[in-house]
Amino acid sequence: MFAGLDLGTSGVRALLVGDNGQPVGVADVALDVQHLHPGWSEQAPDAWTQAAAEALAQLKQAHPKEMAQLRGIGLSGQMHGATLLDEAGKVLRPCILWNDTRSHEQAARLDATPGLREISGNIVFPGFTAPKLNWLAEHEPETFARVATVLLPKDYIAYWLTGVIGSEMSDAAGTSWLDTGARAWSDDLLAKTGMRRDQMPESREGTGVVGTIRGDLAAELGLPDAVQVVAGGGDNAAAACGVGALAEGDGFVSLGTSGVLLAARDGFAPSPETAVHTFCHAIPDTWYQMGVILAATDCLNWLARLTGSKPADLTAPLGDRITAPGRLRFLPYLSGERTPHNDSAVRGAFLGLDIGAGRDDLARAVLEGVSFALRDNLDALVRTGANLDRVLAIGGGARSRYWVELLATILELPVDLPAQGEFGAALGAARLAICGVTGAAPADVMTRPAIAETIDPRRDLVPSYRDAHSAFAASFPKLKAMP
Ligand SMILES: Nc1ncnc2c1ncn2[C@@H]1O[C@H](COP(=O)(O)OP(=O)(O)O)[C@@H](O)[C@H]1O
Ligand SMILES: O=C(CO)[C@@H](O)[C@H](O)COP(=O)(O)O
Repeated sequence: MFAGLDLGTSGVRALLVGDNGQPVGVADVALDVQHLHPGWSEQAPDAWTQAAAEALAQLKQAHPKEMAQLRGIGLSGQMHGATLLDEAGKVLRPCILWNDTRSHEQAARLDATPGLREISGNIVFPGFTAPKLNWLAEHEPETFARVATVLLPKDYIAYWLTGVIGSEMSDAAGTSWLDTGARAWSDDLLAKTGMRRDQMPESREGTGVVGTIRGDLAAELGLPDAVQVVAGGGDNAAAACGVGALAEGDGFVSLGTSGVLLAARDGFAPSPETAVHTFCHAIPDTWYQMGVILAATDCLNWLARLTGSKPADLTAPLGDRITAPGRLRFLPYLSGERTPHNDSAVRGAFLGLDIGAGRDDLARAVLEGVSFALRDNLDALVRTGANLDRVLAIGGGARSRYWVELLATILELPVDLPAQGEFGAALGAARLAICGVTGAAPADVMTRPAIAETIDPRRDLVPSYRDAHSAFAASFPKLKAMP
């Protein structure tokens, strides 16, 4: 038995699988995000470990016999968050998350530093880890002076589980401190960003074993004391392992808090000018590229909060089949944007509101706006040379068939709904644990999932959605011009 623990932004998921990788049980525990100021986004690492403990406890309660045979836990998590430890291994402050844009000035400065993009293969986006440390040095110098180790969110879970400080390549690639092609911390990048090598955890491949579970924690959680913890991957790399996206031409679209369009690549071929991310995959000698939008289901959650409803209450009334685009336009830049705009200052908007606009019209415009932004990501990915002729849909938003048909029509690609798509990153983490503990080859374990349904673009509606996308794209410069 193996488990995958995925530390998402909206919650922790624990997935139990058999030695054959087949899901046995799942537990979800929700997490909150604190937004103390506009553009800020934080979570307390203690909330993560409490949620992880609760998720494992739920699995144990539902599957006691299977959990008694647990051999390994693999990890997956939201990327880029700066989780800061002092000399004694204590957390110094709440984690500054991936969608926090407070360090936009520091990011712009670093991004303009000669050589930085070339070594890391990426733009230094404000959500990445390095500029956050520069912000800390300027705004919280006493805390900065005490930073002994910088961990990524899921690496903090590994530290909690094992007491061992470590990271792995797929997450490390999102820090701006990694030589992404060489898969090693870069002394040059660390020097350029004012950090030291000793502040970086040892970084292994995603199938590497971090350590064995702490005896006291195993006793507290009622788990076998031989459970090994495997490094795992950043959530998108882990999700790629979960859906078998390992080779050129394989890709997925993820509708989570963020929206992601990912393509596995055979080699390291960065293209930072497109604002596409190029990161190490969670398996050795492999890379991937992705476009990232900062708010996908986050936009839906925002509307749900405003209207006193739940995301599913907003998507259900739209039904399963799309019609021609609505007249309302939504620009989904609630947290600024990464791909393709690299603009942390831009903000979202509804355009075309009239007195008759109701909740369903707003919800529909939100789904359309997020999908148009993902179309912009597809166009950027294609400019890097990635070639996708179909994609899998994963993440919580893919529960809405309407949204997936909308995406298929706007991306003009068939979209496959995997039978167990909602397990994406957690399944990938469990698969990385299987490889790490048993030595099995990733390609044998990380197979493509069974497809529950393929949703084709609605050819009859493609022209009208192309027009609506043009109107959406034409609105961006107007938004930028707003004070
Ligand atoms: N029926 C639904 N229709 C659309 N979105 C949904 C539905 N059910 C859940 N969601 C969205 O899925 C999100 C969770 O997706 P997930 O991929 O787990 O995100 P993350 O990894 O960022 O935590 C929820 O925040 C919610 O907005
Ligand atoms: O910043 C990125 C990737 O670069 C995000 O994809 C985060 O990794 C958070 O993911 P979700 O919580 O939306 O899964």
